[in-house]
Amino acid sequence: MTQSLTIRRPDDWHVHLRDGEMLEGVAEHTARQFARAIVMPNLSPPVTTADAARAYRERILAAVPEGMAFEPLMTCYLTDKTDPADIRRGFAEGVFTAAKLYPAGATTNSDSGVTDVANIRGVLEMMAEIGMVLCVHGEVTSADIDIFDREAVFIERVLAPLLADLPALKVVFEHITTEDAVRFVEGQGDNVAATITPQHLHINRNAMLVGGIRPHAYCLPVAKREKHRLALRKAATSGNPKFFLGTDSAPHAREAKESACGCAGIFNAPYALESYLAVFEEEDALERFEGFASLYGPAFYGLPVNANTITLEKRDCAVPDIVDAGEVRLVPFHAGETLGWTYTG
Ligand SMILES: NC(=O)N[C@@H](CC(=O)O)C(=O)O
Ligand SMILES: [Zn+2]
Ligand SMILES: [Zn+2]
Repeated sequence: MTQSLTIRRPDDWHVHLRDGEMLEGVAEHTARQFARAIVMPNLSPPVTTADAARAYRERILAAVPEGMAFEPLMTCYLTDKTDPADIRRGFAEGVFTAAKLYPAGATTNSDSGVTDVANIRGVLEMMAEIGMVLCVHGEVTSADIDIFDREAVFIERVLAPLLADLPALKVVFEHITTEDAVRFVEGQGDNVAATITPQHLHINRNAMLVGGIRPHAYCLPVAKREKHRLALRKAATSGNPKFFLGTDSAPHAREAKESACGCAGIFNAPYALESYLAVFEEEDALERFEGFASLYGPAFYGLPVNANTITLEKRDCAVPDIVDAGEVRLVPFHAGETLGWTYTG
């Protein structure tokens, strides 16, 4: 029986680090487990320019505890008015690693997002030309589309036509939640990949709704039926390099989640690797964990893999009920549970 697992240091290809006091509190959790992370730009106001991204990167680095090596990879929040020249320059200068498409109104702080991809056609064309990755929150927002169908309809109405129009565009279909998304990504060329969160590998929609309404299991895209969870587990553990790690750790204060209109987002950063590894063990795929966590993401982004390694040991890891981020109290994913592996650094 395997007692420990040593792999190249992983990266997180989708995380929310927030700003201010929350940033001060959560940065260490991501920096402890990951060498690099694609940092989401959905602050309020959003990070829409290279100058704003540079300043945000400095605030992140200042929030990482002394002695922890961590490289934030910045993203540009696309709006209907994004200036292609600013992104091109930001990418050339190494400020932006990727740009992020939030359909307006789809999720937390997406009000300034894109109302129609036709409005950013010029930006996307330029990105295809320079090989810059587009990260996509893939849900339509029309009121007539059921929330459980919003990802599948996005593929049909937005993503498939977009890739037919710009076949060279590099796209990460983020935090996928459906079998439809798995099939779609499998059927595309090497320029299309997907990230998968720990929560969508662990829970289906029952976790949110059975035996009481559970706001800490609520994130967007919302967890779907069991058959979708099973398709995601298969994809993540398959060894297909199109699927890689992106936690979508999205902290919201406990009161903001436990509310009549609770925020979407699951804070999974403190035990992200333990959470993913539980799935790989259950799927009898421990030997494929390194590819998913540490190799396929860098390969897709055209970045080197990390030189050093980390180790997880097979021993109990008790997840606390609460994680404090300064004055802000956060309920972590798996709160109160015991996971079977422990990250030892
Ligand atoms: N995933 C979430 O439920 N929430 C994210 C936004 C996002 O990634 O869609 C957040 O910023 O809170
Ligand atoms: Zn999202
Ligand atoms: Zn996210």
